[in-house]
Amino acid sequence: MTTTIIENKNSRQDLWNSAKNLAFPTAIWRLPRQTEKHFLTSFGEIPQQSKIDFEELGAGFAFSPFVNPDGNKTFFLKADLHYIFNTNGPTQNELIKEVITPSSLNPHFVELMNGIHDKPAVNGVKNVDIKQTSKQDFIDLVEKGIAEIENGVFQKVVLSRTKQIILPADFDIISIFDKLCETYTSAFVSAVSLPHLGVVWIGASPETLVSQNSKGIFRTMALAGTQSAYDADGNLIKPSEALWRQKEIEEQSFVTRYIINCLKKIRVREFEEEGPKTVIAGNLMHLRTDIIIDTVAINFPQLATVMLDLLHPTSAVCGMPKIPATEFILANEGYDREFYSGFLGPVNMQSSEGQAESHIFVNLRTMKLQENIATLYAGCGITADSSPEKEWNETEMKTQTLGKVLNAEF
Ligand SMILES: C=C(O[C@@H]1C=C(C(=O)O)C=C[C@H]1O)C(=O)O
Repeated sequence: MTTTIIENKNSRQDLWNSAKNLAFPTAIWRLPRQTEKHFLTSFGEIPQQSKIDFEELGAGFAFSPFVNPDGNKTFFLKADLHYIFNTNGPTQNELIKEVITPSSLNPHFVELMNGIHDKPAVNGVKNVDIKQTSKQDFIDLVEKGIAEIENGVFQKVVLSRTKQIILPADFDIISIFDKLCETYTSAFVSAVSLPHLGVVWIGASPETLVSQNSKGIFRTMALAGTQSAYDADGNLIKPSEALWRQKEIEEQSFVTRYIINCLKKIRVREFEEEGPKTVIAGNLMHLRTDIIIDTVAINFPQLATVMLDLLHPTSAVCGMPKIPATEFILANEGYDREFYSGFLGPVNMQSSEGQAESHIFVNLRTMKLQENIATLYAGCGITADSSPEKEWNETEMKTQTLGKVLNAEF
């Protein structure tokens, strides 16, 4: 590995605080099954908004809301500074690579480094109203969704809800991020700070939307169907022994079919399909089919760009067909999903081994932090066979993925 350990550097905490005080958009992340933790900051207060074109854009971090029909509402946090840490070493902040370090004359870099020992700006604790979806409202929403399926408006719709908690005064993003990394080794763990909106989004997503490695291997997945990963006695169920009902099998096959239809639109026939298999995501299990394509072999270097455009939002977070499902969500959920069920991830970013890769995930098992309130989001796929009470329980389990790490009363 071409890693260099750089001694006596500033901690991730210091960098995060300094960037926050300067209102620089910032992202930290850890890819599934990896140990490297990335830190990126973008100088200037408002990140650019543009369509994600993997071939045209340089290195950065993409962050898209759920509603983004033409793709140009995606924030792109340009990597003005990119450091890689490996926190498995003796100290918590082992910097292993400065991938992009601005010139020491760059005034923003000077500001960032000068602010490194400043305390984080404290948001005054405000009296905020808790606004979250009640159980009855969610049950009514699911019943309405099922009625529309029976009316033939759509076959599947993904309906979601929010849950809010008040954060403790000593709430610390880097510690929660590290805890999520430890607890969910196979998730994409990230925290994104958008100071111009006054928010930080933090989460542990189980779902790849598109990824492309340095050898041109493209991947996406159909992830759906949910059950607890634990049996009634609290023992972890072996994925190979999981039993699935027809409802979940059908719900997941809608997503696979949707992806394959997108590939058909662009006449890509050479793909590998693996699954569906049972995968563990934190406290839950899902059904997952992987789709893998060698873009070099089929001479389609722009596949990830084209597929990102076609896929989002997939029927794992929206529904089938897409347009009536989206209309139903927007008209009935009763709140703005904002970045929940949008997408996020590093674009053309190097690993410590020096290869540029892009990994975009669906923004799930996520929460928005604003002032001293955390808003958690969870949704579930509704089909003709859904039971509203079971769907409510499923969203409760999904919010526990983050809730467990927050030590909140759930
Ligand atoms: C919508 C969410 O998750 C999605 C919906 C699933 C389902 O309906 O079973 C499972 C995994 C995800 O694709 C969520 O976590 O909020």
